[in-house]
Amino acid sequence: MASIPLLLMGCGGVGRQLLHHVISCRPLHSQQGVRLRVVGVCDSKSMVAIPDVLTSEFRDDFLLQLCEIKSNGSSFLDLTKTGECQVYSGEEIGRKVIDVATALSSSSGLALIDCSASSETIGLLSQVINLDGCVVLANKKPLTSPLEYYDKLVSQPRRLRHESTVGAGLPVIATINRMLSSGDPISRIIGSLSGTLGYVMSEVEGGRPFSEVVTSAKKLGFTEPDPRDDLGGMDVARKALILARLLGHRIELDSIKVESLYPEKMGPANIPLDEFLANGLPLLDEAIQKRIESAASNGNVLRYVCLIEESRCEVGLQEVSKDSALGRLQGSDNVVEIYSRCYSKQPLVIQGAGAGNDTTAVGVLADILDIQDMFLHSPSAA
Ligand SMILES: NC(=O)C1=CN([C@@H]2O[C@H](COP(=O)(O)OP(=O)(O)OC[C@H]3O[C@@H](n4cnc5c(N)ncnc54)[C@H](OP(=O)(O)O)[C@@H]3O)[C@@H](O)[C@H]2O)C=CC1
Ligand SMILES: N[C@@H](CC=O)C(=O)O
Repeated sequence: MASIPLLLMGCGGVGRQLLHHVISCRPLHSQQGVRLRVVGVCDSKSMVAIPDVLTSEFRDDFLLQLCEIKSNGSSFLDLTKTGECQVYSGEEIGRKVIDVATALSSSSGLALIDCSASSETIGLLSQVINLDGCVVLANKKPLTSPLEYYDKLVSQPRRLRHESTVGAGLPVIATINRMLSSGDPISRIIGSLSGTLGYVMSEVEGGRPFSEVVTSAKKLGFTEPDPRDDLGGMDVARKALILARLLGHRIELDSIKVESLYPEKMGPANIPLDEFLANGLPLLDEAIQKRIESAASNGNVLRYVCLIEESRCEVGLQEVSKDSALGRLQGSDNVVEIYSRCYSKQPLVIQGAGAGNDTTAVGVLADILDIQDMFLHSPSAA
């Protein structure tokens, strides 16, 4: 029996869906000889942890209560200190995560699950790996930090999984790792890697205004917490960087050519998110509509394309034929075409839903199960 102590960072759309999956898969996991023990959950301001991380875990009804608190827009700080949990805030959070990882390092080790969208978690993630723990990421930012930090994070590959950082639940990272480790060098990756932008392009083609579609994409859980990350191309650029680095390209985020769908004056440094959504987005409707109509007049469609090839790594809008793999995409689907020695004329193609809380959380859960061998010798697993 493998018993995996989980500490979840980020209890938003993906994090909550993950907790629901962990609970609903209990019978299945028990048949598979795995027990997922949630010992802590944190959001941006607070953390709840079980008093004795070595032997106990949160009850499922308490986990559901945590999900409800976050769905209602409240904070864990509102929880009174009960015997069930300890509540931490501010700088105490980082210290507590390390305390938990240290306490578990002499037994099973901790699995730290990053479902935040923060660039500030990288230090904790690396420390947990150094304490013989494992890390599972939906968050792309740690892997797109400067190479100096990235190298530390990926230094023990068996302790790191991040399938959901590219293509949500699609097996993109696993496929690339299998190809590379079996000596099939990859020469080119081209694809549509944004569920949000795929959905936006196909819905605007169908006649809906851009601003309305972006608002729907946010409600459907496709966008980043700030949809400007998607519309500005940075979310796709992060995915491109994660893939390029897997291929061995020693590049930084700012070396990727990125096309933004909104002007700098509407950026996070200049206007708050609420104002962008209410007043900025509608100002973009006409320009996007015109570009889509212009592509249609050539018999084409617009897709936000990611290309990685030799020293090239770029992301931006392209007119593509309606009949191509990219042009046929609908809704939030992603498609990734991988060219290698074995797939030189016809690429290996991976396609399917590329965004959404459910598919992303399933990808994270699959990663957690994939590291179960690291937890087999847990004394508490007897
Ligand atoms: N949605 C999707 O389709 C996909 C998402 N992802 C990635 O999954 C991650 C989560 O996305 P999503 O759930 O939609 O985002 P949400 O905005 O819904 O949730 C983010 C959560 O992270 C918390 N958080 C923020 N900063 C920190 C921090 N420093 N430490 C701990 N928690 C923190 C937030 O806290 P608070 O509640 O206090 O704000 C919130 O609970 C993102 O990185 C995203 O890129 C990856 C693939 C697909
Ligand atoms: N915001 C992202 C979510 C997955 O990474 C997207 O739209 O693809």
